[in-house]
Amino acid sequence: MTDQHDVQQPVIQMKNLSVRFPAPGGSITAVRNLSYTLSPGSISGILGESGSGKSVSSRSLADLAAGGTRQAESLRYRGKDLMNMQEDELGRIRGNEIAYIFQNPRESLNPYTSIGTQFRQLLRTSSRQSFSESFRQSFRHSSRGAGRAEEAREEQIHRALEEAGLPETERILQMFPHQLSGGQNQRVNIAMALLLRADVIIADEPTSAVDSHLRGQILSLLERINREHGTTILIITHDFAVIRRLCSRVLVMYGGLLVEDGPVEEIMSIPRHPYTRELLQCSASLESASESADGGKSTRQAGIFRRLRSAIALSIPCGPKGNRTGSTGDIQAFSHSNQPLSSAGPD
Ligand SMILES: Nc1ncnc2c1ncn2[C@@H]1O[C@H](COP(=O)(O)OP(=O)(O)OP(=O)(O)O)[C@@H](O)[C@H]1O
Repeated sequence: MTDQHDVQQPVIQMKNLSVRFPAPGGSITAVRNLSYTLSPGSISGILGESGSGKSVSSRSLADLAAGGTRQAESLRYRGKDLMNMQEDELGRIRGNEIAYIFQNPRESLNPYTSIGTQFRQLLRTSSRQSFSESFRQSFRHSSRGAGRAEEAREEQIHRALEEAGLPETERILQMFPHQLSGGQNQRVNIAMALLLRADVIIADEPTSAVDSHLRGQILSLLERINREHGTTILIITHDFAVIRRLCSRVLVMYGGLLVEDGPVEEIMSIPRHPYTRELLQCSASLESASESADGGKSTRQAGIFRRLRSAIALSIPCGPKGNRTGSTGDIQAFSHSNQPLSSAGPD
């Protein structure tokens, strides 16, 4: 957690990350020259349409983009080089210090094991000096130490579930992932991040599998975790409303490129990239449109993104590279922090 770390040092530093996947006749570049930093205790968002590279770029932090090859000038977690790290050390960081909450929450849970067993395994395999370890140490020298440490671990699990909004802890622990709703599974994932006291939570579309009521609750929960534990949070979404509700900073991606980066308020009031402008206008019209309970919103959103693509194809300024804040291929990129978004052109 942040109290054990250098509070001045960025939590994540990414410089010119590119990710490629093999494709017939060569490869495709899913993420190109992406650069950003996350400061401790911040909530940032990556916004962009489906396929823009949001998930691949954030999974690549812990080398989780299966089948992809990552390249970066620099990729660091609290100063540690994530590009050249041994797999066992990366494995310790992944899921412990950097916790992922996936779009499909069942993706990260074992379908064949009860939730309780998964929590207990998580605590056993966690090598962090987390509060579970502190409990273990406090009971180490007592004759009834082992039993009491066990009790303490169980108590932590129950507390994490309660904190994540699942008060029926006994029942939840006996169930299997398929017996829980999407929202409950999402909360189980959040409880796991809480249990390990993750330093960074990367929440990939954390609300896409839940209804609008639960959506608000999950966003509030993430907000509370950030406030109470100082956890750095990166939210990945295609929904500007989520960004506006939670984040202080937003990175806008389009076609694997970062096109705009800055404080949410500033980007909302002075969007500089045509894609961001269109995105904001569409988001406003989406919100004003009535929403049917069955997810008509996503159909409208898909239509909006189609219109966006046509609008962008017509309106993207393609000036000489020297005039750009950061070169992102033929797309001009804008940083609201006067820092270059990326330093290299297309490959
Ligand atoms: N394993 C893979 N093999 C080949 N291409 C992949 C693979 N995983 C992702 N991609 C490609 O990388 C690109 C970026 O995908 P990514 O999942 O990051 O998009 P996204 O912005 O997160 O979209 P969504 O909101 O739909 O999750 C897409 O074109 C996708 O097809």
